[in-house]
Amino acid sequence: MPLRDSYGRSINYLRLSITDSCNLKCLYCVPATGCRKSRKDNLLSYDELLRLTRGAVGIGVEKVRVTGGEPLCRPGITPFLEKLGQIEGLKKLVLTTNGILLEEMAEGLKNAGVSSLNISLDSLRPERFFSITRGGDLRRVLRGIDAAERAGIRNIKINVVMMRGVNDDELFDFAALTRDAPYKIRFIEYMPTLNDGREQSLMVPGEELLARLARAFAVEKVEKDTMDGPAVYYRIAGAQGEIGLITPVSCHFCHECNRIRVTSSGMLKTCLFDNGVMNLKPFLGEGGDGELQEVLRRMVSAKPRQHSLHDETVSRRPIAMSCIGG
Ligand SMILES: Nc1nc2c(ncn2[C@@H]2O[C@H](COP(=O)(O)OP(=O)(O)OP(=O)(O)O)[C@@H](O)[C@H]2O)c(=O)[nH]1
Ligand SMILES: C[S@@+](CC[C@H](N)C(=O)[O-])C[C@H]1O[C@@H](n2cnc3c(N)ncnc32)[C@H](O)[C@@H]1O
Ligand code: SF4
Ligand code: SF4
Repeated sequence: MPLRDSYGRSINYLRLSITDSCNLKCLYCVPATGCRKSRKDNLLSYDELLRLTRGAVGIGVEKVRVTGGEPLCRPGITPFLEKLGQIEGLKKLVLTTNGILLEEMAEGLKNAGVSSLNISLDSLRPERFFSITRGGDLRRVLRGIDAAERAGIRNIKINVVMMRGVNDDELFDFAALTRDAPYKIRFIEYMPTLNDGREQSLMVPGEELLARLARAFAVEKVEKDTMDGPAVYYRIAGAQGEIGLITPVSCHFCHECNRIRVTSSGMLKTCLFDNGVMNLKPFLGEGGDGELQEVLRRMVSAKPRQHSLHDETVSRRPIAMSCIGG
């Protein structure tokens, strides 16, 4: 029986953050001062993460995205993914990464059963990449993408947070990558998660990006799968790859939301912008799945209809996406 919320949305997608640590400090994700990390003993153990996923799959989750912080930084991730991939009923196991450690880890990930990777890459220019990530080396990410392809990971999506005056002049350079390679390049609207007042100037609406692309190329819309995330896909005529637009700010995709999140310390979030609705850690002991599944069902049925980003009467605390997993 599908897991449904009170608005009739089917919840089949779990985003599992396995760490809140990261080897980069992207300027849209974490404050310049960095953020407080959970104590190691506060992280869900791999056994707890497996129990959680088994329970969720047992009541209707079909897709799990492992994220972070930077998931590849957590020691032991490859054998963990292998076990995760063997959970009966789980149809899709996918990963979001910044790609810094991919060169050395791609083959292991492929062998562990990861068939698809979402890789964050906000600039194709080394100095700019360095400054957006506060210290990252673009060459490592590019070598990581090559290694993933060589390892046989076919479905590679590149996430680009588009920021006006920062990297939006690279729109065509990114789009051009789809011509000769089967990448999906996804442009994401900058979300005001840090609450630092910069969103008005930095956010580039997806609609504007599409209009700019359509002036330069013939673009056509592409159908998507029911387990997909919120991107809407387009293809430049004759191109191998696709261009995706993820528009969390300008255009609500909440009416088709299919996901829940669990932070690395076990907090269940039924919306990216809620403060966490339940600590699941107490339900992840050795016993059966019954209690956990009951809690998940109850919390999902109370999932909010949409985020409150456009409601100025709602005050929001700044959140570092690295603590949630995006
Ligand atoms: N507001 C909002 N933004 C989301 C949500 N899911 C994903 N995003 C945005 O999309 C970005 C990319 O997400 P990914 O981790 O690549 O996952 P996805 O888009 O669900 O990926 P696919 O499964 O490949 O379709 C996130 O970092 C967010 O910026 C969501 O539920 N709400
Ligand atoms: C939090 S990261 C975690 C996984 C991994 N470290 C990475 O960067 O891919 C997941 C996604 O969140 C996105 N993200 C973080 N902060 C964001 C913001 N303020 N607005 C839009 N997307 C954001 C990143 O671009 C990335 O694609
Ligand atoms: S977006 Fe990913 S790589 Fe960048 S700081 Fe956040 S967690 Fe780290
Ligand atoms: S903002 Fe909340 S309700 Fe809307 S798509 Fe994201 S998680 Fe779902």
